[in-house]
Amino acid sequence: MKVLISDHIAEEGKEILKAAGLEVVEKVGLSPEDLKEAIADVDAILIRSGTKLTAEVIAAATRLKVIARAGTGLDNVDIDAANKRGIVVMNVPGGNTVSAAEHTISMMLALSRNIPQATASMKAGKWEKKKFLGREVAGKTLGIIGVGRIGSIVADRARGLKMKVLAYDPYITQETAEKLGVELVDLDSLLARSDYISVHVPLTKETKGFINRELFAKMKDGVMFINCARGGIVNEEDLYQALVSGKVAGAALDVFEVEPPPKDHPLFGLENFICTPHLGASTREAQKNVATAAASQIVDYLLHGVVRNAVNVPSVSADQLPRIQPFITLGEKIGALHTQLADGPIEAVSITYQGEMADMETGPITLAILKGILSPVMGDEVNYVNAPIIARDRGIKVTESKTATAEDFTNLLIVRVRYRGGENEISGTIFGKKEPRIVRINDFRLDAIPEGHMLFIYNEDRPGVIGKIGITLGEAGINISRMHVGQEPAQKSNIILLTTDKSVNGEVLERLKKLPHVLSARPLEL
Ligand SMILES: NC(=O)c1ccc[n+]([C@@H]2O[C@H](COP(=O)([O-])OP(=O)(O)OC[C@H]3O[C@@H](n4cnc5c(N)ncnc54)[C@H](O)[C@@H]3O)[C@@H](O)[C@H]2O)c1
Ligand SMILES: O=C(O)[C@H](O)COP(=O)(O)O
Repeated sequence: MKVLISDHIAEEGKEILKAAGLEVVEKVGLSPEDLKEAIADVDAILIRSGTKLTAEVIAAATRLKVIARAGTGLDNVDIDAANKRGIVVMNVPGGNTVSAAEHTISMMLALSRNIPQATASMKAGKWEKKKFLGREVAGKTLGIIGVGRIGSIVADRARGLKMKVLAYDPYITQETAEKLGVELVDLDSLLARSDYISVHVPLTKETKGFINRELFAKMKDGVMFINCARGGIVNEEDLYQALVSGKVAGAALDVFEVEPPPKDHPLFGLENFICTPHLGASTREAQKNVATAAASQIVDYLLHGVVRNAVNVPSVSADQLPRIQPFITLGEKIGALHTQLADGPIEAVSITYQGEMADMETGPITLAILKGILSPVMGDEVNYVNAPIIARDRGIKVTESKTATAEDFTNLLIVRVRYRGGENEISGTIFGKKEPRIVRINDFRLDAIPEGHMLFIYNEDRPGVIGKIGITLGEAGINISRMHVGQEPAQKSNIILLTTDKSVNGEVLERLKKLPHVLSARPLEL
């Protein structure tokens, strides 16, 4: 399998890919057209913020399975387009957090003490000691907008610098704020009370253009402003006006609406503006962290099907995976069984997790059931990422429930499917630690291993039927490796589930259907 690396990635990451036997193609700085060509025949792409994976680029990828971002922000990836194509999108949250937070603090101190301006002045042969009068941060108030991973570390480091820290983040609790030693306030209070304001929210539809003229007007006169999160969160034209008017005494940006920004960007003409070319994560340590993590995630997914840090499919933590993997397999088999037993298009799927399963991360199991349901019809086009989207688009209603008790089993997965014209319910369990078993199909109790070529027969409960079925298959050179018989005494009927060494169809199937007391015979592939 082939991995395209389209941004600068630390060597340690490349080594992991190569050691796993993957072919690595490195092409940095591609134009959109060249990127479309390069992505066409790769199985994975490893990127940073420099690669724009638009819907058009993603459409050009014929066998792409995973997009891995060696870093945090995914605003350069069209995740909806990836979802539709069934491509897993992963990032490495946390791998560059300390570096980004330290960069923010560096920007705040550099702004306060005019370090970039003083450096430029000295290099120009001047000694302007009087001009570069700075200010202390100790005792000042820092307002942090967005107190997630990076915002929290910025808060911690700022407190170490003896600053008072205010925080605005509608998604964190008072308890979290107290643990961080910050005062949780509303946005207007933060704007009015802060001497420094630093933004640490992601770029989303909601935060695009968030910091604008209206918000600058509410800030304290002479505030200093820092953005090491994402360009586009701040309206650069409004920032320019606020710097020119003196409302904002100084601003530091690590990120820009367009990267790289135009050489004649108006902000570059201002003395009280400092900047870096998106360097927040550019440290030796952070790059090693994100490159090795992203590369390992690619290897785990491509070679072992393990999904970690995906934003568009439920991930399974490494410690949970061995426990839930057998249920993922069971769920997919039950799903596939349902589609092959249904006599019309599937309209609704109701999943019940009983017993020990109720405590598990069941998200991936639900995906596996949907994938199993859709695969017999759609083949390889469906995977864990696009299965829920395809199900929704086909109008399949999915409901889930959990109960702690599980009838006669320690765990039981019950999947009820309504199709146009009827309903089926199939239950399965895991025996021992990893043996999937189908234990009920509608009212029939059985104990069947769901794998390989199978044959599902309804017959009247009369002597000799099983023998005739065996003879018919034997005459056709088909070997039966397993047989499970379930009974419904009230209706005097049986179901027989056979595992055979070859698939049963054509003439042999027709002969089976015509045997006395056989009501129906249907081949299944699991
Ligand atoms: N400059 C760099 O090189 C660099 C490096 C790493 C990350 N980043 C950027 O920093 C961003 C934050 O990273 P993180 O790891 O801290 O993310 P995170 O998800 O841990 O934290 C983001 C926080 O923002 C909050 N938030 C979201 N919308 C908000 C809103 N409208 N108002 C207030 N708060 C809001 C969330 O509740 C969350 O607590 C990333 O999305 C990325 O774009 C930049
Ligand atoms: O979101 C991130 O992780 C940072 O912005 C880092 O981006 P980079 O990997 O392009 O430096």
